[in-house]
Amino acid sequence: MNPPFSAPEHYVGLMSGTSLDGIDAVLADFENNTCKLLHSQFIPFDEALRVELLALNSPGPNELERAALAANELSRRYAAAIQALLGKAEIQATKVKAIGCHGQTVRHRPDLGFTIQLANPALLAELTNIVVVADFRSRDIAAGGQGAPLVPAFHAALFSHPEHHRVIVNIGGISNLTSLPPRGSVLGFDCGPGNLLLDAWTALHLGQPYDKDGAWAASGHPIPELLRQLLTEPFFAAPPPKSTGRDLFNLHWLEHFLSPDFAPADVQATLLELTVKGIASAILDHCGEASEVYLCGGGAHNGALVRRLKQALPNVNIAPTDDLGVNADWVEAFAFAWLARQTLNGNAGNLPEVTGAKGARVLGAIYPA
Ligand SMILES: Nc1ncnc2c1ncn2[C@@H]1O[C@H](COP(=O)(O)OP(=O)(O)OP(=O)(O)O)[C@@H](O)[C@H]1O
Ligand SMILES: CC(=O)N[C@H]1[C@@H]2OC[C@@H](O2)[C@@H](O)[C@@H]1O[C@H](C)C(=O)O
Repeated sequence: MNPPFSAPEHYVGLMSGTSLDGIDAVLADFENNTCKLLHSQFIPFDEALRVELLALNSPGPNELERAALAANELSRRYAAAIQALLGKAEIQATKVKAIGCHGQTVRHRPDLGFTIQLANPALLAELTNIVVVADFRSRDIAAGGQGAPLVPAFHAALFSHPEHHRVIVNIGGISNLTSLPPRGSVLGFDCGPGNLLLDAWTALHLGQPYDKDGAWAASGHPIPELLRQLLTEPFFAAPPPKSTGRDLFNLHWLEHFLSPDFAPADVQATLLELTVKGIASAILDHCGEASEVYLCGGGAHNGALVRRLKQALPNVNIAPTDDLGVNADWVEAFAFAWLARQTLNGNAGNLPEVTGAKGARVLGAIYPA
C-alpha cells in the first residue's frame, strides 16, 4: 500500500575511493522507498592533493597534522562538488536531507580494530548547511566486523532478482563483489586488487594516471611464474569475511616479487591477470550458481580487463550495471546516499553476514546542518 502522501527524499552521496582519482558525487531520491539516481558530478583531485593523500596511506613525518589539513582540504573539495551537483540539479541545499560522506581511506586495519577515512564532516556541514553522515565503517569494526565492504546491503536493496542469481562486482582501486542468490543470504567481500596496482605501475613507467582501456597491458604477455607468486599472497585464499586496501596491495608489495629481467609491459599484463584471477576465482569459489555478473567502478571501462574476465568466466553473462539501470560509475556514491538515509532513519547499514560483525548496526555519526 502506498503511504498517504509522498515527497521527494533527496540525499547526496560522496565517494572518493582507493584509486585516488577524485570525488564522485550523486544526488539521489528515495521517495516512496524507491532508489532514483538524479544527477552526478565528478571532480578530479588536483595533483598536490592526490600526492598528499597517497603519501598519507603510509607512515610519514608529522602525519597527524598533515592528515587534519588534508581532511579540511578534501572537505572543501567535497563542498565544491556538492555545489556543482546541486547547481546542475537546480535544487536548493535546504531540500537535501543529508550528505553521506565516505571520506578518504588512508588506513584500513580491522585486525587492529580501526579504519581511517579522512574528512572533516563538521566543516562540510558548515560549508553546505546540510546534515552530514560520516565515518560509516567504525561501528561495524567496533562490533567485530571488517567495516567493509558496506555496499552489499545497497546492492541487495537495488539489484536482487527473485529468480536470477546475480553477482555485482565493483572494480575500483580494490575489487569487491556482492553475491545475490534468489534464496539464501547475501555474500560480499573484497576480492583483491582492482585497478590500484595497474594504476601505480602505469604511473611509474608511463607517467600516466591509468592504462586506458588496458591497452598497455594488452601489449604485453603475462609472466606465468610472476602471477603464480603474486597469487601466493594469503589474502586470496582466505575465507570471507575479508577486506583489504593499500595497506596490503601497493608497489612495495609488488616489488618483492619482481626481477629486473621482467619487461614493464609484461608486468602490466600480469597485474591485469591478477585482477582478473582474483575476481574470477572469488566468483567460481563462492558464487557457484551465479548466472549474471554486473560490473561497476572504473575497471568496467577497461576493455582488456573485461575481455579477459569474460574468457575466465565463460558460463556467465557479464555486463555493466548500466544494464540494470544504474551507470557503472556512480553505484558506490549512490550507495553512500542510501547509507546516509539508513542512518537518519535509524536503520542498520551493514550486513553482519558480509562484514562478520556481531550484529546489524546503525552506521556513522550525524553532524547537524
Ligand atoms: N577507460 C578506462 N580504461 C582503463 N581503466 C579505467 C578507465 N576508466 C577508469 N579506469 C580505472 O578506474 C579507476 C577509477 O575507478 P573508481 O572511480 O571506481 O575508483 P574508486 O572510486 O577509487 O574505487 P574504490 O573505492 O571502489 O576502490 C581509475 O583509476 C582507472 O584505473
Ligand atoms: C576500507 C575501504 O575504504 N574499503 C573500500 C575499498 O574500495 C573497494 C573495496 O575496498 C571496499 O571494501 C570498500 O569500498 C566500498 C565502497 C564498500 O565498502 O563496499
